[in-house]
Amino acid sequence: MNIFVLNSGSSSIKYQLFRWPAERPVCSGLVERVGSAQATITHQVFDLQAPANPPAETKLTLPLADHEAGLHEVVRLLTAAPGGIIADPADIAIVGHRVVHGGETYAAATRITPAVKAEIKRLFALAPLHNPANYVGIEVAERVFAQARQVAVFDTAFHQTLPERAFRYALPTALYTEQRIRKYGFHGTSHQYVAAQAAAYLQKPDARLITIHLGNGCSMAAVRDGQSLDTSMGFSPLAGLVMGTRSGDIDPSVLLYLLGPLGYTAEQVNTLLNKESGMLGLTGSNDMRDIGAALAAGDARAALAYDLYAYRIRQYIGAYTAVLNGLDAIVFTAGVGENDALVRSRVCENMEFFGLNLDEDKNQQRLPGLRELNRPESRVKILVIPTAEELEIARQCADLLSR
Ligand SMILES: Nc1ncnc2c1ncn2[C@@H]1O[C@H](COP(=O)(O)OP(=O)(O)O)[C@@H](O)[C@H]1O
Ligand SMILES: CC(=O)OP(=O)(O)O
Ligand SMILES: [Mg+2]
Repeated sequence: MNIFVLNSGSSSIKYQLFRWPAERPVCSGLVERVGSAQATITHQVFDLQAPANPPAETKLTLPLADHEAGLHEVVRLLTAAPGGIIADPADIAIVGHRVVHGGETYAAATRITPAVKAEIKRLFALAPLHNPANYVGIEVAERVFAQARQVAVFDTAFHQTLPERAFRYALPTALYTEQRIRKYGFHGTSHQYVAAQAAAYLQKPDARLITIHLGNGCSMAAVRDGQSLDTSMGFSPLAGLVMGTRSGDIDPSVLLYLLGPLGYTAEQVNTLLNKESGMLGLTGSNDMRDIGAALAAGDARAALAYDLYAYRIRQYIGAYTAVLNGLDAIVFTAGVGENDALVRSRVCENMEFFGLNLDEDKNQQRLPGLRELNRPESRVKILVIPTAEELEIARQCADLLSR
């Protein structure tokens, strides 16, 4: 059986095709700059006979008007000979969709029905960068893979175990009971996956873990017994850490000041906080590779941005060690967490009190897979675990449909 996993972002589409039940990734790809005349598709096909071989890569630059055009191009790549890996779109049995916001309705993977789609749509305002793109991905996949079963796996689902003291805001009760204003938390599929990997590695199912997902969006979770107890994103994916283009935590009075005396519209504030802030606002770039290069060249804005980015993470490590009443390991994951040694180094600096003792030589090594970066005497393990959101989504889809 083939499971196709789709992660549609605002301007990108990530996808992966798995042979099941072998859990074999057959191909994966990334469509970038959807909506432009210079969109790119990077399509990789893995060598199933010799998985250690590098994948065969196809790179295309082409105009792609929208997500539908992008997906049609992906299907063409999947079916094109030679190297075509399915004969027909009907060879896909399940399409698993990453959906960022599932509100309080979904605590697990869910078969997509018209009612589920309506709920995803209702939540557009709460995840404006993500849910609209996820929705388009579903609509297109329903047309392109008409025979497949469509399943949604929500970023919010894993955090539905948060206790009420962690998910409620100190606002009048009716705003929760009637408007469902609360902390939801995101990146759940990633936190769940790396936490399970870490617990298995430590051989400690009840491990107390802080998982640190640093991609474009960034979030942390306090996990014990495989359950999320708290997380840094909130009502929307805007809260918590400093991110690529999002501010993270901010005093809400700043918004009032922008809206009042400074004359911003609500839409302008939304754009400012979601798309123009974070590392982009501090440095002019949201890509850590550029910011790292600027820092190496002596750029003061880049130095401050790194400082602020790591400082916020350290604050949350302190907070979540208290939530967990102890700590077995911290786990770095996603694009920045897996690749940026300087970020990891800054995060672990001056954290002896919390039991973190980083081995800088191990930190600088670029190796694949799960890695332990602490010195032997470190009370707390420092792990890098590559996230595998697509694999986790495929597993949850297969699990749901086998029941
Ligand atoms: N080698 C690297 N060094 C530092 N940062 C990196 C490296 N590779 C990728 N990144 C960072 O990872 C980010 C993307 O992470 P990713 O987890 O793919 O994010 P998302 O899924 O949110 O798009 C990029 O913005 C880039 O800053
Ligand atoms: C929820 C979220 O922020 O996702 P991403 O990091 O993919 O933008
Ligand atoms: Mg991501």
